[in-house]
Amino acid sequence: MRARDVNVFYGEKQALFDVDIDLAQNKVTALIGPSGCGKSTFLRCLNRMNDIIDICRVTGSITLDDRDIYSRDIDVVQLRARVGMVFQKPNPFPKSIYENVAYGPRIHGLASKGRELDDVVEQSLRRAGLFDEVSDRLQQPGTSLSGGQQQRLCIARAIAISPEVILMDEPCSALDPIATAKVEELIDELREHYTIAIVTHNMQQAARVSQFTAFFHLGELVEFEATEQIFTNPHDQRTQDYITGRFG
Ligand SMILES: Nc1ncnc2c1ncn2[C@@H]1O[C@H](COP(=O)(O)OP(=O)(O)OP(=O)(O)O)[C@@H](O)[C@H]1O
Repeated sequence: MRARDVNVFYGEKQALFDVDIDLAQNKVTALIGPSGCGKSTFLRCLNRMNDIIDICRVTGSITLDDRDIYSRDIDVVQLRARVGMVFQKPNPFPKSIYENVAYGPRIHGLASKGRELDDVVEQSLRRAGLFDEVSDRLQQPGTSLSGGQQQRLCIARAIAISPEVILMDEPCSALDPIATAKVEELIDELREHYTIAIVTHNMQQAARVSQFTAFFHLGELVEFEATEQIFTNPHDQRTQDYITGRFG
């Protein structure tokens, strides 16, 4: 995915200024920066989640496989299937574990019923590292799982509709350290199949899971580099100050 000259406004207020980022295929890109710098705003531009905020306006270009995702002929439902999202707080549907994963493939016509659907559900749960923990209780409510399991269920739900890109907005911030470690491990495995962008407040997490890091400050993309470079030898003083904990 490629973003060029992206500006975002909430009413009169500009939240992002001329952002250029390429999300490298099968890599994890971390979006970091102090609170309010525009990380989530940028993430939400990538699958047009900002469309649902009335006062929000996006300019510039964002392309997926060279097609502008803001062009008139783009079907937003299809776009969000190709660019899936996992939120900060695990948000399973109030349905069974099975149904949480089966719902997407069914409405998108990827698998309708029976064995075919069972296979998609199993494979998605396996990829999300959850199958072995839930295989004997697929008909129990998704909400009966622990927080970490619920987040992996939400990841399985995103995977089930075969996205190309997965956006994650602070996916571990509601989880304990053990559940966080599991999700981080999972993110590393998932990049074999998907391109991933993750917003995180946790710099150690960015360093652990990502190959590229974008540092935002006051709506500006200050620095976008290989993660190792950002954390060992940043070019910009603001990046240096942030990663050494001087602000943020
Ligand atoms: N729905 C909205 N309406 C108006 N302003 C908004 C809205 N969402 C975000 N903003 C503003 O846009 C700016 C960027 O916010 P955003 O949530 O993208 O930052 P962030 O870096 O993700 O912050 P945090 O780390 O605290 O989640 C902030 O000034 C915020 O107040």
